[in-house]
Amino acid sequence: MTTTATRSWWGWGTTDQALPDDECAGLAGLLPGLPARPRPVPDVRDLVLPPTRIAPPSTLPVTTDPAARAARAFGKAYRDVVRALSGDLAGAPDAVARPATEAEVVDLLDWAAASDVVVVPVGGGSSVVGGVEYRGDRPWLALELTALDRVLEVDPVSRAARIQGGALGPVLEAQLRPHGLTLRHFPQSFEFSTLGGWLATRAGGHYATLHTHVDDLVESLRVVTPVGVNESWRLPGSGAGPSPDRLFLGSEGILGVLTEAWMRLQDRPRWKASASATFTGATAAFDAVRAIAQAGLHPANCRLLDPGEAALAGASSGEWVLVLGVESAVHPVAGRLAELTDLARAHGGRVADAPGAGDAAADAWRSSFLRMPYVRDGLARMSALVETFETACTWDRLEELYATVRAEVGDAVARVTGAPGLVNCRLTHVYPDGAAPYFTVLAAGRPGAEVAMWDEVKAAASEVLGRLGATITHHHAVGRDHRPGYDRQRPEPFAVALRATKSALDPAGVLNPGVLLDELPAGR
Ligand SMILES: Cc1cc2nc3c(=O)[nH]c(=O)nc-3n(C[C@H](O)[C@H](O)[C@H](O)COP(=O)(O)OP(=O)(O)OC[C@H]3O[C@@H](n4cnc5c(N)ncnc54)[C@H](O)[C@@H]3O)c2cc1C
Repeated sequence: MTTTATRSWWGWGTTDQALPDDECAGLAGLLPGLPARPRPVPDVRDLVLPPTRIAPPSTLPVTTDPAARAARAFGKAYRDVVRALSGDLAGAPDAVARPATEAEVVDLLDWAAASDVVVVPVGGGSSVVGGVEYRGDRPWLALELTALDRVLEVDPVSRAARIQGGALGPVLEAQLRPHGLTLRHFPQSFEFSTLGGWLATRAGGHYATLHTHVDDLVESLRVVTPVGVNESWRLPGSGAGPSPDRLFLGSEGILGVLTEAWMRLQDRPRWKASASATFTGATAAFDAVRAIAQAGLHPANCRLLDPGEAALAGASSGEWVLVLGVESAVHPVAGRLAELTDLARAHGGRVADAPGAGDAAADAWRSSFLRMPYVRDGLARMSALVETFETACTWDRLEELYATVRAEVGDAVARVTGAPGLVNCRLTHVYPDGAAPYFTVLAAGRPGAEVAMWDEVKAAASEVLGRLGATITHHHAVGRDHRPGYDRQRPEPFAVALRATKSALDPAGVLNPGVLLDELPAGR
């Protein structure tokens, strides 16, 4: 798929979609304390990059072009956007590689291991956890994989496809469409993230229930590790010992480069319907969603927005909003939607009069969901603190978690900024035994101090999640930024095994050091 739009080097998506200055300034009314005008976006051609420290052989597909290096300096978290806007490119990669074949990936890894050059695999570069930004002292190479973007084979009988790891969401879907098939994995970052990135981070996508993570769609994986290629068999299921695929799912570029995967596909849905319900309180809303998650009806969408989040999305004011969606390639879905709305009603929900395909609250939520990253960047230019964090816990602890996180993170925001901010929440994915709450923080920052201010708020958030036994991440991954929370969460024997695995597969320690594990000291 080709696009004429230019990718933003500092923010989300494409430059033509970024909020113009006047629209940014219009956001000042959202929060007291924001400046009247946005900070300018630096011209990348004016910025200074450190001299490159590597000289790879000319046979390798590597460039030291300044624009390519600048574009790979950061991921796409709020703190990345703010740092890019400040124009500090001191940590940019020494070079960017863009292999077009798996053989080139092998050659690049061999050269890097022999030359002690760190390699950071990059798909779309949409990491929000510092996953694509090396922070050590060694020279480093951003290994950009988006040229490996083909659907190589489709098996219509088993309904699966062999897809290269660098395919961006729209690129792989465009190749599946002529077969009447879809992967149907739609994270919010779908347009600008890749299959390999989804697998390496265990991304969460479209399905709010059942197949919540991309893991569930994987049949087999092909991974280039520094010691050889690891390819698992295509199987619908297997009880043969620990799963080799599970070792690489979520490995975040530290064990190898995911070059291909056989993915389970879906027929394109023919029937879809959506509805929404409102609730006056948290208890009723959580009870309704739990009943739905435990009923075996598997709605594709089951997003619960708290009153603050609903108001921001333009879906309601003052109430909780539950957005429900059902779909099927085989059966009409009106009956299933009716069962879902009956459950919502049975728990005190008020269902919009005529549920159906065009439900207004569902539509408002969907369009604001896709626009949000651009608005976030506009707010970042207005010195707002605007970021999200997500987690999961079991139902028995959910209401306490929701209240405690909002109270303690709200206190942290007030302490750090000197004024109250917003701490909103939605449930993005739900399970029979628990749910994944996703929090949004919005507050006025001080120009120049935003990253330090956000880091303090985030530390408070991570502390409360760990104390309450909720995961440091449900789908955003660990990267470098979640390391303290991840280290607290993972059992020590598992950490020992992961370190041993890393040493066995990446003996030179060149693959994405600092992610999931500490970088080993030089000369280890
Ligand atoms: C606005 C926005 C919305 C988002 N929405 C979602 C969402 O809905 N759900 C969700 O789960 N996440 C979301 N994310 C986070 C991010 O998009 C995901 O983590 C995504 O899976 C990353 O894919 P990517 O191709 O951009 O990977 P990158 O960001 O390039 O890399 C992420 C990690 O994977 C490794 N990696 C990448 N490709 C490979 C490969 N082929 N082999 C080995 N390692 C590799 C990298 O080294 C890095 O550690 C969002 C991010 C943003 C900025």
